[in-house]
Amino acid sequence: MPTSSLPPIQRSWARCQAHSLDPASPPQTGPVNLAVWSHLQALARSSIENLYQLSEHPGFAVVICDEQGTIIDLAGDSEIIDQAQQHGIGYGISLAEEVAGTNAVDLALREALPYQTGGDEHYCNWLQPFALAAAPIFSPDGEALGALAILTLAEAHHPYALGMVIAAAQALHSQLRAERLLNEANDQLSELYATLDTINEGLIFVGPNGEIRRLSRRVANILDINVRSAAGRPLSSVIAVPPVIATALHNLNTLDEQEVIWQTPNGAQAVICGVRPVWDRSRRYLGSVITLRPTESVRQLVQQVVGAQATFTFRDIIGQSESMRQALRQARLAAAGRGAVLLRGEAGVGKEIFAQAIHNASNRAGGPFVRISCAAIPHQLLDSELFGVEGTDRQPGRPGKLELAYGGVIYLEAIDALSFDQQTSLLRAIEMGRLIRTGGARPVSIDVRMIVAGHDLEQLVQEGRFRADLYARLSAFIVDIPPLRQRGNDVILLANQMVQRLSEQLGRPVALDPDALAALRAYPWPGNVRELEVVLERMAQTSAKSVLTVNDLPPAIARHATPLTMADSPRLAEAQELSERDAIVRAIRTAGGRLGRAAALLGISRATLWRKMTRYHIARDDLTS
Ligand SMILES: Nc1ncnc2c1ncn2[C@@H]1O[C@H](COP(=O)(O)OP(=O)(O)OP(=O)(O)O)[C@@H](O)[C@H]1O
Repeated sequence: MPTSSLPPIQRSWARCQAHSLDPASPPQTGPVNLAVWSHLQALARSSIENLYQLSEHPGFAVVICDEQGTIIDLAGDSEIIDQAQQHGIGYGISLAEEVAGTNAVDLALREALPYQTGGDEHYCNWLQPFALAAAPIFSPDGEALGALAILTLAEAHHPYALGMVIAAAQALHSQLRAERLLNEANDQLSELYATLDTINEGLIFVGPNGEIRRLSRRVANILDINVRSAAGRPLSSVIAVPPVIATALHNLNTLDEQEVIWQTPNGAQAVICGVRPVWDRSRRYLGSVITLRPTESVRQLVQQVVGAQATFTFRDIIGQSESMRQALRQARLAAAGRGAVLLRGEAGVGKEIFAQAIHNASNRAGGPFVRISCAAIPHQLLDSELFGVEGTDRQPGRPGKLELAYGGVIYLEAIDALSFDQQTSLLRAIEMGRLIRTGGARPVSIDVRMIVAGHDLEQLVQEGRFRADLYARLSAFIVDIPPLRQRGNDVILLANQMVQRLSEQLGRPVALDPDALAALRAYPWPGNVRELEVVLERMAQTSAKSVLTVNDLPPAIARHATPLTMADSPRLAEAQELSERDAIVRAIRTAGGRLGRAAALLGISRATLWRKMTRYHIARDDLTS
């Protein structure tokens, strides 16, 4: 019969014989893994003691072996222990089959099942006076960590021994699992607490009776309270709880994030707060979490999301005329200064682009750039837009643009649209560095530089419709931006830059022929740069031609077309040539060097293209290599 089909005890005997193990060989010591075992031993000790004390049948000892089968603990009936010792059985003795022959401990470890062996089932003589019932002890991962066994005299074999060791080994396994779970839960809790303390938001966990269960450290700075002494006390005894929060806690309601005023030892503080009740699986109320965020962190977030940033710099402002140079000089001076800036100029001259450039060149460049058009907002809403709204029990508070621009610049467009009352509030806010929100009484500090633009402010001051003291405050620096008709050839520079941008947007070359440029230059542009932008955009979109001519211009502008004459300024002719050269270069590049295609794109003959390339020294190879 093959040994594999034999029962486990006989298989073990067959192995011992195959290895010529001498049944008369004495007990031998084995290796003890103390480091790994020390923890289990402490746990097992209490199991052994329970096992022993619970038993009504003295006359046995409990043996614990490590995963190699070495005895690491032996306790119980002193008579049995004495007898065992007389046969050389004790701490450190190995019950591994290789040295101790067939026995229940080795079988339990080898087969991962409970076993009992007794008398002459044992292979070695020194074990034959005894009976063993053993069960493996499993780790939480299911590995055999060792074995638990009951040792009796062979003739006094205990009928319940196997059941007892199985139950005790299982209890040990459960204990190990519980310990693992507890350790994991503790680790997770430590991670959670560490996380709570590092996040920028403050958190208060309030229990069902209003007591503070947990406070993150951030709460200490936001509300100016002592975290240590607060824990466990009723929240209302530590700080006055604002009514909206108290109501949400009392009614076990959720409160969406909103601005709430807390009376802290440092005075009234506006904090963005939310409340969320927490329920367990059986819908039992465990308490509520209050979240607290300092208003400035929300301001920064709003700026990032809403993009309260200035993109233009002085380099983006096109203009070489003397009038523009003068405006740029004034603007640079303003950027270096600290007071408010008044931008004067007709509609569409580029006041906003100047405002952004000043902001970006100033020491507030890192702060927000917030724009508000006083004319575009209905009068009754302008107050709340500028100064914000104080929260009530029914309505959450909201900061205004003056608060949102903290640390940066506010660009107030059409400031002449402010009512007299609004002018007064604005003046007070500038002078005090603080404002009172609409419907509130609490001062909120502001730190903002004003750049303003308005229509005929001086005239309004004279008529008594604009406060002279406010005008004086707002005009620490004045920048006069000239109308486009006073900027000479800047029109051509701007037009060329704009058609280049349009070419990129449309993905095809767009250029203006010299006569069209001359007409643009001569037109008085009542709508200034914005009108120029709109006209060119419309032309490029409605005409498929690459070179736009006078015929493509709106009639009101085309009327100003006069062929170039000797009387034209040499700088104009130069600018027109530059523009033409530029258009040719772009067309050749777009056509990948094929001149027939480039000529078609430009709407001129191949021969004319050749002539112009020679005149402007354009080499095709330079463009396509
Ligand atoms: N010098 C310039 N260089 C380049 N682009 C300009 C220049 N001036 C104005 N623009 C462009 O013209 C358009 C109108 O400019 P902007 O909005 O700054 O004018 P504005 O004076 O503030 O107008 P409004 O008075 O109507 O508010 C914008 O698209 C701007 O980018």
